[in-house]
Amino acid sequence: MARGTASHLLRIYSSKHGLFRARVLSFQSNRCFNSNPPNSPNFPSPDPSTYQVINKLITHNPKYSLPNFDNQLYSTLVENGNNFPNSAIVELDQNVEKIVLDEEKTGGCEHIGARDPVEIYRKFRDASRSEKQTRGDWDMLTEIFSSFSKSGWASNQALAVYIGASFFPTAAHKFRNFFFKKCQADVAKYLVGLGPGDAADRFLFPIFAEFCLEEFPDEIKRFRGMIDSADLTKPHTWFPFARAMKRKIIYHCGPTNSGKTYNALQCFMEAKKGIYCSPLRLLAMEVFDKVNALGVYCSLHTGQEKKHVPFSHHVACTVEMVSIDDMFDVAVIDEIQMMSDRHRGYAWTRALLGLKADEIHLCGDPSVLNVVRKICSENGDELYENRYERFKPLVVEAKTLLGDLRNVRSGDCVVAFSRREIFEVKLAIEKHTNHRCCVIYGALPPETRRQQATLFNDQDNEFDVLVASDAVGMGLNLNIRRVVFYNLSKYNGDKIVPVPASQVKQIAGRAGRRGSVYPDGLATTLHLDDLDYLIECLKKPFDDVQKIGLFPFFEQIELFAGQIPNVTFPQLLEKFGENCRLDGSYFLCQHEHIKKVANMLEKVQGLSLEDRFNFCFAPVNIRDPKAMYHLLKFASSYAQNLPVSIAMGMPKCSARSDSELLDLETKHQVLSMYLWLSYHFKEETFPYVKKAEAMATDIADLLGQSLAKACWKPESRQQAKSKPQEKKDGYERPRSIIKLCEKKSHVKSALPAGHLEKVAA
Ligand SMILES: Nc1ncnc2c1ncn2[C@@H]1O[C@H](COP(=O)(O)OP(=O)(O)OP(=O)(O)O)[C@@H](O)[C@H]1O
Ligand SMILES: [Mg+2]
Repeated sequence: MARGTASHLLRIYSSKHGLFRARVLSFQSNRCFNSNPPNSPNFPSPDPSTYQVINKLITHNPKYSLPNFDNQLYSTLVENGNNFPNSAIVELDQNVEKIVLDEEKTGGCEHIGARDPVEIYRKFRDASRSEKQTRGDWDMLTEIFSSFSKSGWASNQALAVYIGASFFPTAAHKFRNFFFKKCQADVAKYLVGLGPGDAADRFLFPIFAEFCLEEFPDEIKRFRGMIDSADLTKPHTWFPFARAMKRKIIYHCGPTNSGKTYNALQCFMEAKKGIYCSPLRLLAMEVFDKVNALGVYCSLHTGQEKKHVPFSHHVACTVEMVSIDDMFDVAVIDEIQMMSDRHRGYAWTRALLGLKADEIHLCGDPSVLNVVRKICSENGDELYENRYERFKPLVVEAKTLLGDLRNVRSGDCVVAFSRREIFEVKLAIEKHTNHRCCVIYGALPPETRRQQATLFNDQDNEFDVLVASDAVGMGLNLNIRRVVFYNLSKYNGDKIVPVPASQVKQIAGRAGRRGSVYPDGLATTLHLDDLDYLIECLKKPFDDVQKIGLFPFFEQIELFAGQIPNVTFPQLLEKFGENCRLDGSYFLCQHEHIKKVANMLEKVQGLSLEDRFNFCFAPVNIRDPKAMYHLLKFASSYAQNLPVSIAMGMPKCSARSDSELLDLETKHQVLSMYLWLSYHFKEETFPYVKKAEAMATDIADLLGQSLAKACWKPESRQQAKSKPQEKKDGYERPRSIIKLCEKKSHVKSALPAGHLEKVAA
């Protein structure tokens, strides 16, 4: 059934005779709209129950029969009318009865309710002035219109005739003035009988709709244009070429460390022309090195670097950089479950929908399998599912570290979820044991993370413990014997929350990798308090994801901008978010960081809409004022068409304190941002690429050297953060919030103390 049926229903409502028909349709369109989330003008795709209920109604009760019913609509009713639950009929009957009771209250003017609203409207319109009313009736009418203008139901219904929520109060006010100026006595009496509330709103609405169609054609056209331009429904149709291909999709489905990526890469290397899409620069670099080492020429393409290998027909890229213009024999999309990531999910969705490859290998856990099945059937792609099991079992060590980091052993990876904690743990371990620690966390450049991973993997040195953040969850091949969770809560940008089970599984699964020297993978916690939550997470089946991420292309934003001139770019993004329409399997990716950058760049004059859009995707830590300042400077120079320079001093030696280390991290991020911009904008405006690359390499080296000797107390970028209390013997971690927010009784019985339990992660 075509879109806009709700509006179609309203038109029927307002143009045909008959109380029951009108009420039934009103009731039904109301059902449709109320099923939408609040504040969302996602117009309902036609709800088959709309038709089913009317059809049931017709067959069950001849008094509701609709003899002159629209033919096309009627045939749809008949097609869909068989499986409608009786409860809805009862509900509908009750609704109609209530209307009949309301009619009785109207004191002899019930025929007004049965009149064609179009006819009522026209009579009002053509009247020269208002007919006389009593003072009491005027007061009551004033109340009725005040209630109508505040009615959420009416405001929602108005969307169907493209009266937006922001314009509705104005339209309702003008309608009130019109009504009072031209008021007809019988209609007024009928309304006064109904009183303010639902019945009056439902009576007034079709007259209001008719009024709006005549009075506000421009507003309606504008709002309709805006809604149509923010249409993100049916994203698979955005890639007609990929859709026209008969693609073979192979889903390598299984837990961590089960050989999914390995097998997909075998097919990639055997192909004549292949692309590997990675979730991280680090992993793209690793595949690039590995594949070239095996004699398959492969280029590298990430946001920050393009390494072209002569004669190569293969490319390893980050998923955001995937080319949907080129044709490939084989494509690999790694960590496909990231489609549901609330920030970056759109990149995986785009890769899957848009890649022009005969064969696409998806590697990931089973959480998005159902969504992938749906996409394949919509697209006409052939789907094959390959199941995997872990090479080595993952075992939970129930003893834990008993709250004491002195129980750390060689081959342990202690996982903490903030930079500050990572350095606290490193400091404590190195102070109280003979172990030396490597560190890996998100703010480190990929090169440094790799250098630290190599140092840890290498058996012939003293660095035998790894302290890492969740950045360790993906991509690196590490010789980890045991993953120890320092805690199981983390800051999510807003507040401290338990680490999601899927992430706990992913991180714990790093232990006992195939090829490592350890027979099993072990996972445990520092504190006994957290053990139950760890077990619960590992036991939990994978989520069945219902929705995956989507974000508009620039062209879609541009189209939308054409509909609402004179708004700033941040306002434009805000309005797009409010007005875009999405199918049930998709969500709009969160773009708070994009809005933050957009707000900052508002002061920069002379950037085109496209420039603003692109600048907003630059990799910048929005919580780091220094990095934000540099981005602002880069954008200002770019806007003035000046060569963008890197005004930054180069440190001479490795860091001697945490603030110097933080400075190195920021400097590397700024250089990385410069390189990213140089690949996304006119190259000639960024003439210092070579210099930036050299500086970035030097800083990554300095970072590696700094980490090797780091033995200072960590500082926080935001001084406001409270620090944990020091204990006499060195450290005390913050109390586990898992313990605080979990009702644990149901998991307590899951594992007797001292028991080693095998679980799949
Ligand atoms: N058939 C194989 N022969 C030799 N090594 C293998 C084989 N399969 C996998 N490996 C090795 O086992 C390790 C884990 O494999 P892989 O990275 O493919 O797992 P995965 O399922 O993709 O894990 P994750 O979900 O953590 O990415 C890798 O070091 C990989 O090289
Ligand atoms: Mg993998």
